[in-house]
Amino acid sequence: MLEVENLRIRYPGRDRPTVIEDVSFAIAPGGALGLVGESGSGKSTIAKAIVGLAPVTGGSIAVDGSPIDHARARSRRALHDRVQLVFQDPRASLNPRRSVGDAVADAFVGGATISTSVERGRRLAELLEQVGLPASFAERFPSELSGGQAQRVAIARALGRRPRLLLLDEVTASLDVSVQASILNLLRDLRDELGLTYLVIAHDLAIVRYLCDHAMVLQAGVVLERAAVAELFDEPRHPYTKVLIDSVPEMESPDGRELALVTGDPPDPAHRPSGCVFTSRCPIGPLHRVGREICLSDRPPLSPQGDAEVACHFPITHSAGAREVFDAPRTVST
Ligand SMILES: Nc1ncnc2c1ncn2[C@@H]1O[C@H](COP(=O)(O)OP(=O)(O)OP(=O)(O)O)[C@@H](O)[C@H]1O
Repeated sequence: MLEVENLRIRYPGRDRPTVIEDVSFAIAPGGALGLVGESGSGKSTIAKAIVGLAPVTGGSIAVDGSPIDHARARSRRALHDRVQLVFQDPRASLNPRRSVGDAVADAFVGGATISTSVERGRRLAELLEQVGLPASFAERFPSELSGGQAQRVAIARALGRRPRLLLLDEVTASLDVSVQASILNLLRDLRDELGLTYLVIAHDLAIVRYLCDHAMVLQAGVVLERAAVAELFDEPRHPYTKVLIDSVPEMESPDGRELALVTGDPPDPAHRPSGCVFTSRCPIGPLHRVGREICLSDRPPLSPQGDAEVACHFPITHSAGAREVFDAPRTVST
């Protein structure tokens, strides 16, 4: 459904760094890929580039087998019929003066199958029902909606043109925890019912674990690991993935050990090191082990490791011996 190859992104402006460096991934139809990584790692930039809101300076994006060229109107139209982006703040995407009904209908009128007001009303009711809202909500205005209801309306809008791929950027981050669960359930049901494909951006790894079948770990615009979700969470191979997972308080560490936090800042994309981007904070790299200077000098390529792919010169192999390696002094942990 989505194929991204060797994507490179640099925002316009003098001396701006390359924020996404050679990122490739694909999502099969009906699949769900989670993008994880700290703030600034480039997750939102990738989603924005897919819909033409961030400049693609290298590489290619194809949706449903068709290469996307944002400069061509026909390509843009085809893209908007197939791909929709849902943001964190649903109210920001709703005009306070437009009713819910008008806001949702705006998203689909003009589409090929809607020509009469009866069809408009029918489709509107169908969309509201799909997101779990009564038809009477069409009369409401954004100020009369709770955060969760507003996000349901934003999702209904996104579904208006029957897209096949949704880009979900922190869609529950602004909601109360109890409401988050209901939105996640809704998204999972919609994926099953409508056969949707998801690209999910979430700080909260539990969300990725719940919604996605695969996950990709980014740091400073570089992919460090990519694997099936169960594999990534149970047997992280990149030390950064391992530290990220251990730093989630509500998520049990795979081996039940004490939780660690990743401290210090990721590298600024303007000063990305020539070696591994995680070296300065790595608990198993050259700061702790002699003979690992290659981490400083050579960027490890993303390479197959079992069923996963990992960009690390010394990946965790999940044999007993390798676990001991990771248990080396952990000065980056608190
Ligand atoms: N419009 C922009 N113009 C210039 N630089 C930008 C712009 N948007 C993002 N950046 C830069 O691109 C890099 C990646 O940012 P991005 O927002 O994609 O990261 P992220 O992983 O989604 O972070 P967060 O989780 O905080 O949203 C950062 O260095 C950021 O400063």
